[in-house]
Amino acid sequence: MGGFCGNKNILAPKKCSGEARHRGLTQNSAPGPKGADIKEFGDSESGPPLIPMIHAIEAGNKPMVAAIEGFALGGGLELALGCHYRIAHSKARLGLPEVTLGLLPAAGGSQRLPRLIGVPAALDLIITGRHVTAAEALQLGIVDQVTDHHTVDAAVKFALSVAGRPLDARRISSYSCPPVSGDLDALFEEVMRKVRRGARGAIAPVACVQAVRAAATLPYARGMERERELMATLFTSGQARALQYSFFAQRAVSRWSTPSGARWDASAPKPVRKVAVIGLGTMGRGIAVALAQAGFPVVSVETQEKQLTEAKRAVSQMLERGAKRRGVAAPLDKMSYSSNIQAVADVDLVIEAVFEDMGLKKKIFQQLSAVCKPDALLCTNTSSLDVDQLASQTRNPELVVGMHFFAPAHVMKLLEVVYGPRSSPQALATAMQLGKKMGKVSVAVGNCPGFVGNRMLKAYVEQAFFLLEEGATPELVDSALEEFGFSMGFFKVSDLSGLDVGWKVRKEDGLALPGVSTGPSARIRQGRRYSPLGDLLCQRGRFGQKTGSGWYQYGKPGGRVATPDPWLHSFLEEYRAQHGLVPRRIDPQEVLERCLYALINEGFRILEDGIAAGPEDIDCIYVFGYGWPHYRGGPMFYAAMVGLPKVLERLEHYYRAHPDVPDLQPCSLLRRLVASGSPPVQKWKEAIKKLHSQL
Ligand SMILES: CCC/C=C/C(=O)SCCNC(=O)CCNC(=O)[C@H](O)C(C)(C)COP(=O)([O-])OP(=O)([O-])OC[C@H]1O[C@@H](n2cnc3c(N)ncnc32)[C@H](O)[C@@H]1OP(=O)([O-])[O-]
Repeated sequence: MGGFCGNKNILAPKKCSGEARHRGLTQNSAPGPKGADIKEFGDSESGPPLIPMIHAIEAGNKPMVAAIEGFALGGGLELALGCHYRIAHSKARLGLPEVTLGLLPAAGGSQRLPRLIGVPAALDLIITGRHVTAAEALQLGIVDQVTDHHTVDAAVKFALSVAGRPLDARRISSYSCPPVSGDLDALFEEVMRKVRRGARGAIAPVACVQAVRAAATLPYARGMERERELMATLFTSGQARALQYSFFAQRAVSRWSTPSGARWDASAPKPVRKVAVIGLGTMGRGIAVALAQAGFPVVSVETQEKQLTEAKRAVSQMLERGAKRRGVAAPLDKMSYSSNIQAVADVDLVIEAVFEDMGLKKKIFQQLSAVCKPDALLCTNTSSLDVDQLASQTRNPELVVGMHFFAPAHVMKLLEVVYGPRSSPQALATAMQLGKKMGKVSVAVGNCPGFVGNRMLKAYVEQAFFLLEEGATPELVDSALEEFGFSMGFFKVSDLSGLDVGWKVRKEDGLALPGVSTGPSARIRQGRRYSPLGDLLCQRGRFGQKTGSGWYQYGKPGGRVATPDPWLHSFLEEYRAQHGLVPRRIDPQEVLERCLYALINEGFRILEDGIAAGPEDIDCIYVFGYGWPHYRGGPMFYAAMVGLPKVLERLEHYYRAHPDVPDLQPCSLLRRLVASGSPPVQKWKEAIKKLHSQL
């Protein structure tokens, strides 16, 4: 973005002393077009103090025209709002994304934007942080003109054309907010209610509403004071640090590397022009939709005719709904269907998404290997099965990788790309790039049972069951997790996805055994503590929402509203009595420590094993695939915020109390990091490398 005044003087930011600045609160440094340098938020900043500069621009007697090309985000847009006119190139993007970094637009953005475009439109932009196109900015009244030509030339021409006109009516800080239809207080109360509900503990969206309310109800100078006070609280909050960490973590995971030395910058992806999806159950349908929406021609294969007919209808509906939401044409022409696997003969990449059964998947990989082009990439959407075993069914095992999507696959942002010991760097690079084109946060992970996400989840789920045995209720566990920031606690999620899913896996793993409901062996499997509670509910046909009851009751099969179930409470009492378990009072803190620290401990094991390249990979997986509250950064960042010595001490404490639960035994990487002074999370990768080289 460039700024121009009537006599063509270009704004040249000057350096100012560090003391003159106030850590980005009253006098922020000069922003670039993408806004402030996010890296500088934690360090010393450079550049001139922003707020006085914007005030000086606005108060100036020469018309100042902002020429906006590329991005005008955050401080960049705030600077433009201080100008008297704004001209944008048609390809420009504008926005106040501070909320996504745990902040608010504190260089006057929260005060000027509502004065310029009205309270409802400003609330929408500031609370969501979304970027708008130049066309939308023009429609909203943020810019005065959009050009397809040279923006700077257009701005200079414009500045000359308005030179000499009075500027009083162009100084946004002197405006009052345009009146809203209806009662202003009622509007803010309604917005605040919605924002608090959606924010689930995030403080920045709430502060954004408060700042806009100040713009609507206070004179500009007092509004600016309020903006500064609110920003001061946000700026030093752990939430802002977590969200800023997450911004860089998302970008770091695209620079993948593997323990064998393969790297993102040394592995060129293969071109992918046409893709196939095998199996049109829930996952296959979502994957096909996501591919078509990303512009890929998709051949979908489903051998069961009835399922194929249903899937065709469902996929078309999903594509049409998505297109309506985005205001584009539904890409129905990208889809073709077949009940014959021969239809995939000419595709460049296949994603197998059939039922989670190793025998069936092996058969399909044998068929694919025979039918597909020899250089086609064969991918599996398995959530935990051994990718290498599937690779061994094919002619070219180096072309096999996992692409583990999360349900619903066209909505969820996460993709785990699983490389086996034989996957080639090119295969990995191709799957990572495809994920990116599909708008996913793709994370490369090694091959082990459950990969990263589900492997860690196992430790968390186990603790939730044990807590019930020891005296907790599903309501107590869920409310502690929801208070932490998850949208749903474990037991509600389990009811939603179906208890039978985990039951099937436990049966396959030899854990859920029929007829072992009493006696000492009932709660020990494979030499460690085991809770059969989930199996017992499944044996009674309580699969969750779909059967009308699970850990909660739902009134009828398919019901959605969870209510506590007295039957379940008596069942738990009987179960404890039967097994000689004396219930005790469990507080929410113990729920969090047991569930989250067990999960984090497994995260450290995963880092130790080299299954994830760094803490950023694990954190992105949890934030984008498992509902970990974004403003808490992810489990590994959270562990660093809590303090590694504290996490270690609590795990030691719980392991002493439960020596039959190996997940609670602190892993050696955690001990070593604590022993080496608990380096910040950004330094763990180096520390891990050093530890590995010492072993
Ligand atoms: C001053 C007063 C207070 C003001 C506050 C604000 O302005 S708050 C508002 C603050 N501003 C924002 O919130 C905007 C944040 N930025 C974005 O949303 C996107 O970058 C984009 C939409 C501008 C471009 O998307 P794209 O897909 O084309 O590109 P990409 O995303 O891959 O980025 C390319 C490289 O640039 C890096 N980098 C980018 N921005 C920043 C930054 N601000 N800082 C530092 N670095 C930044 C990024 O890490 C990456 O580096 P890598 O990994 O290659 O080493």
